[in-house]
Amino acid sequence: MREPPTANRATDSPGAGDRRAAKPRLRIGTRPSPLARAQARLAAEALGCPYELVVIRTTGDEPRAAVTADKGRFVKELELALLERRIDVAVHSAKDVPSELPRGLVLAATAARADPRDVLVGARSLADLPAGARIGTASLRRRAQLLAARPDLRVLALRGNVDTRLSRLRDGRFDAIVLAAAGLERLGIAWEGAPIPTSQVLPAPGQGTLVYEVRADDERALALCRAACDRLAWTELRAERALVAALEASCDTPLAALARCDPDRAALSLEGWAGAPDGSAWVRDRVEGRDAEPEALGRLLAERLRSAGAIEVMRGEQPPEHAPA
Ligand SMILES: NCc1[nH]cc(CCC(=O)O)c1CC(=O)O
Repeated sequence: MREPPTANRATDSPGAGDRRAAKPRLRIGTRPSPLARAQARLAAEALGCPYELVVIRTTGDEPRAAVTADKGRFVKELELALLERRIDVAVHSAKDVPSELPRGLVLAATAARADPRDVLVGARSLADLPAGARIGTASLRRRAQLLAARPDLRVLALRGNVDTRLSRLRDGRFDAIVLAAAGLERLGIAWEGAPIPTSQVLPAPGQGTLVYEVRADDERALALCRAACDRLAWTELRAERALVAALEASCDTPLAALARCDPDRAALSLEGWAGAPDGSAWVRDRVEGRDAEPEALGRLLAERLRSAGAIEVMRGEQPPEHAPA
């Protein structure tokens, strides 16, 4: 479904309305949620070319279905639209994009990365929460790390759009909830709380990064995306995705990772956390290398985590090695 043309004109994309422009506008696909639309608009603006937003509605976006739908499903609907040539570019939150892409599609580039951290909304810090406090999140990765830091917390399921989640907190169903800083920032929502230090909760691989997916043979879309690519975010994403792929992890795996580029030193660091779903054990490690070889760094960290027992720990098979006192 197309957005009304007025919605797009308001963005004032360069060249829009230029009658000499021979090329049709780039069709950028997005899901209908407010966050997805805000992200698609941001990512589209960063491309700096005439575009139109094409909203792809899916059964997974029905309120009822959202409870059971996996994140991969939303990504797949946009990928189908790409393959069927209904859109030219799909904009995704990189953390929702699985390791394996359908044949014929590639990740072309990234927009600049927002704050990759998770934030605690409703409290100033994890230490500030009373014993047994109720924390809302549906993410296994967040749950595992919250329990690793504070085994007394009651981590309760919380799903839905960012707005829905915040209203559940206001309703008093939770003492605090965990959300991505990037989502709140992009929606421009005012919130009370604080970012959680990455030493306590490391983000999901790809968190805070928007990625452009295109057809592998679409030279025009590839060139436009690559020209707008943020090199730091792209390098960090490649390292984080290589780690996930090497550990054969998915969005249901309690695996966290954060790569950071230091362009002055041409250096890249990659930190990873793999834990038991109940937070009773975990493995954490950090490697550093050259920013020219992000995949090698991802594989190196995967090997080290694997040797330290990450696979068994993530399956909840190993007795606690680093159980919090
Ligand atoms: N799981 C849904 C999702 N996918 C991406 C973001 C946030 C934006 C981003 O990480 O780029 C969110 C919301 C959240 O986790 O709070």
